[in-house]
Order: sequence, then structure tokens, then C-alpha cells
Amino acid sequence: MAMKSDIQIAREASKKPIQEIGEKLGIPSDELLPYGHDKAKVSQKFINQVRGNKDGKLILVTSINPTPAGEGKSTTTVGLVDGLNRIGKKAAVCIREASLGPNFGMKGGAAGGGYAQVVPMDDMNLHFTGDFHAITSAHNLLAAMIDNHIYWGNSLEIDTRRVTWRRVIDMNDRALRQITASLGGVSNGFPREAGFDITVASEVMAILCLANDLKDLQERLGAMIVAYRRDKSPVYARDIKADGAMTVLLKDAMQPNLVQTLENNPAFVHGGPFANIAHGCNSVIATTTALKLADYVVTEAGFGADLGAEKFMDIKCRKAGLHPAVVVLVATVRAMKMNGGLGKNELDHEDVEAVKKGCPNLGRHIENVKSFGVPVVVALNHFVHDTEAEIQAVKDYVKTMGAEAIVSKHWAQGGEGAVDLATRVAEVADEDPGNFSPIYPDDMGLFQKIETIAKRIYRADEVLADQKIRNQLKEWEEQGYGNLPICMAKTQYSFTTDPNRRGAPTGFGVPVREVRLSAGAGFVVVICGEIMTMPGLPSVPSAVNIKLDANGDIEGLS
Ligand SMILES: Nc1ncnc2c1ncn2[C@@H]1O[C@H](COP(=O)(O)OP(=O)(O)O)[C@@H](O)[C@H]1O
Ligand SMILES: O=COP(=O)(O)O
Repeated sequence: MAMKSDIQIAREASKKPIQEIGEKLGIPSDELLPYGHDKAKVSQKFINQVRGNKDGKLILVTSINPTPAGEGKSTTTVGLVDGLNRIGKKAAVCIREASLGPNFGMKGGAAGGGYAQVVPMDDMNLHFTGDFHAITSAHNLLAAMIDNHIYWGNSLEIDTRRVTWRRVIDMNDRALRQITASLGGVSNGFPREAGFDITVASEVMAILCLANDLKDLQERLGAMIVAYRRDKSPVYARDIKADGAMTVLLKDAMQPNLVQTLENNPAFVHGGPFANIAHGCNSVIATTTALKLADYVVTEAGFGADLGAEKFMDIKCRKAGLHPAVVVLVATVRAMKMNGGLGKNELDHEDVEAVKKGCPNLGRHIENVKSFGVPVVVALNHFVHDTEAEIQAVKDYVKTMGAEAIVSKHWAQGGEGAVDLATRVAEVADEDPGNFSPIYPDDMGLFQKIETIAKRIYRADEVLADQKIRNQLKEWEEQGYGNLPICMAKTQYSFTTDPNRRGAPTGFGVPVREVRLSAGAGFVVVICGEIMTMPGLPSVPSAVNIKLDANGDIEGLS
């Protein structure tokens, strides 16, 4: 029988009232702000009340370098939590919210898939509880106030050639990457080059995902650098007096969202930075709250372990004082084949040799995760086309790497299909050796931090950066930002900056195109190769297949 679509499965879910889901975690109904019957925000008051609880075990789900469709990190995160609950563990999901960009572009949503989804998947993949709209508004309020400040006399002496604060929209729109603002004459202000990024690349998004509470949020917002003067001294958001109003716009967005899996297990869904252009992790407030309420919290970080997992460890864990007890590294036969050199349209037939050729990519990610002092379990996310020979090839290879690969069929079977994975992951998590450490110390120089990531994680020979970039990093160190971690922005398809160099390449350099100081979020963004902070739509966007059917139900969301 043909598998139902994700949205059909989600629509048929037997959801419980969100208050019952909260009760599973000890959240009283009056500490939930409901958004309908199946979504709610958790109150800051309750979050403050449980801050003293003992932490559960934190489990990170990452993956090998993915195909364009993604290898099932969110799906495995949800399936693993359902599996853990089936074996009697009190486990919760912690994932990111979906951006409308990939939803209507190519990649799809962020609610998992098959019988391992969070619901209501359509709400979650569309407007959800409005967090992304709030972030977009707050970001663009600041942009409007900057140009307005310049219009009314520019008392801060902003150098209009050095306004670094761009605008955002939660959509893939390449036409907005580079624009000229304030055209049309005197009443429209002073024309200058400007542009848009996608909302998930906004520093406001990063701050919402790293802040502990509203006070911390406002302080970080105020600390964002928005422009420089001619003497190159920074102008902050607090100089524009925008931080208060931005915090008002973000008041509700700051509170984590609670929904449920298809098997009625709790799922925190909050924040949504991409991992190729931002730090790629869900919010600290959701993760730390979940750890106070569940014995096992399973979270994910975007794209492959060279991006999301590295930034989870070196940015999120460092800043929030977290550490993963175990990492689940998702591999799929299809991505192994792609890393073995096959094209994205050649992945549906058996090719054991291609799987074997892709193994070094998996091996490098296993070594990288272990280099953070964290044990790893490989989850082979089973697809219907996978053959026994292909699966065996992965298992045999993983064994040579001193790890173990466990086949998980959560997509097709829900939690029942992930019981073996859940059993093993819980065992490893309970043995948590507590040896986690980031791969570079705070007091290492910024350029040296970039080199450490490039050489130790990507296996690059060198970092290529012109003198202007090196001088900019030195200047930020002199201004007191030298202790910040690095947020690498590069393609998700390769360890290199060339999306076509799959597998485990060596003998390459990492070209740095631009560096941006996210002084509010507290990291330095290093833009490598051709990666864009405003993606474009594909030739046939998913949007063309998204519509309402005769019953008014949504079709085409995945
Ligand atoms: N085992 C599987 N079989 C078939 N499709 C899957 C499987 N796992 C995930 N998918 C689908 O692949 C896409 C990407 O899954 P997702 O969990 O979003 O990946 P990631 O979080 O790594 O980007 C989704 O459409 C999902 O439904
Ligand atoms: O930031 C990217 O996340 P996914 O890997 O979930 O697409």
C-alpha cells in the first residue's frame, strides 16, 4: 500500500489537548498560554520556577553531509523520542521552527516526516505561533529606525556607506539580496546600498535562540552593531533607541512553544536559525527548560555535523553551559551514495560500491564528533529502497570506526521502529563520561579559531583570507570581541566550500569572503565560498504544488 503523504498522516493524528501534553512534563495548565487546542507557549514564570531542577540527559541528533532533501535529523529526533517513551523513558523533543523559505522553496518543512512527526505539522510549517513574523518585524523596525535617524539629521554621524544592518524577510528572494534604498527624491531620504537576508539568518533570531530571558534579550539587542562612523567607531542598536520596542515585539516570541508528536509525546519547537548561514540550533530557553522537565531531551542541529553539530558544541553548549551525553549521527544509504559520487537522480537503485565510496564522509563525521569528547551512535535512517547489502556495507564500515550503526525504521513505523535505537542511545547516554569540551578556548585569536575549525573539522590545509579581513578580525579583538566563538557559514553539501566536492576531500583551502560581527548574539559570522544569506528559489518552487483542496485542507506541504 502506498505510503500516505506527511500531511495526510499529520491530519489523521489523534492529538491530545495541549494541556494533557504539558501535564506529562508537570506543566500546570495555567502556566500554558494556548494557541488553539494543540499549541501553547510556556510561561516565563513556570520556567523560572523549575530552573533549580536536576537536568536530564541531552542528546544531539546530527547527520552526514546531506542530499538536498535532508537525511532525517528532525524525523529521527521525533522517532527517537517516541522510541524512548515506548521503552518507558520520559523523553521530550527540542527542535527548530520551520522557515517559509525552504517550505515554499525546495527543502520542505521542519516537523519530521512519515510516522515520526510533530503535529500540527501544517500550522508549524506555516505561521505557527507567529515567532518568525515577530522576529522579522523587530529586525525591520531597527532597519527603518536607522534610515529614519539618517533622514532626520544623523546626529550619530553614521557613515551611510557603512550601515551593516540589513533587512530580512522569511522567504527565498534573490531579487532582494542587493538593492538601493531611499530612491525617489528628498522626501524618501538618503539613497544607499542595502539588501535583505532571510529571517533565519537574522542576528535577532540568533539572539532569541541564545538569550536566557527578556532582560538578557534586550541587553543583547541593544549590543548589536548596526553601522560604523567615518572614524570606524561602532553604532549600536541602543544608540538608535530601538532595543526597547524590539523587545516588546518579541515578548511572546521569546517563550518556547509546546506541541506533540504523533504519539502524543511532548515537543518544544522554538527558534529556527539555519546551520549553513547561522548557528543552526533551537533556542537555549527551550532546551534548558526541557532538560528540567524530562529525563532525556533529544535536539537537532542543522545540516551535517561539520555545520550544525560543530556550532551546537562550540557556540550553544559553550554559551549555555550544556553538554551532550551522546550524539546520534544520522546516515542514510541515499546520502552515502551521494557522498560516494552518485547524482541526486541516481540514488534509487542498489549500488553497494557507491555506498562504500561514501563511507569516508561518515567516518570523518564520526571522528569529528568524538573529538568533542562525546560518544556517538550511528542511526541508519531506513528508506524503503535500501537493500540489505547496502545496509550491511554501512554497518561493517561503522564497526571499523569503533562505533555502531543501528537501523531505525521510525519514518515507516513511528516509535516502534526506533526501539532498538532508543534502547542503545539511552544506555550510552546513561554512561555519559562527561568529557565534552569545545574544540577551541575562548581566549584563542579569532583567525586561529577559524583555522581550528577549518583544519580539525573540515580537514582543510589552510584558510584563505585577504589582509582586509585579517585586519577586521584584529580590530574586533582590539575592541574586546576576541573571546567570541566563530559561526561558520558555508555550503552544507561538502566539507569544502565547493558543494560538488562530496565525500571526505583533502588538499583544499577555505576561502573567507566576508566576516560579520554579531555583537549581540556573541559570535563572529565567517562567510565562506559562495554561500548566500538570502537563498533563491529553485526553477520549480515547492510553492507551485501547495494549495487548498476541495475541502479546504492544505495539500503539498512536506
Ligand atoms: N526514512 C525515511 N524515508 C522516507 N523519507 C524520509 C525518511 N526520513 C526522512 N524522510 C523525509 O526526508 C525529508 C527530510 O527529513 P527531515 O527530518 O526534515 O531531515 P533534516 O531534519 O535532516 O533536514 C522529509 O520530507 C522527510 O519526510
Ligand atoms: O539549517 C538546516 O537545517 P536542516 O538540516 O534541518 O535543513
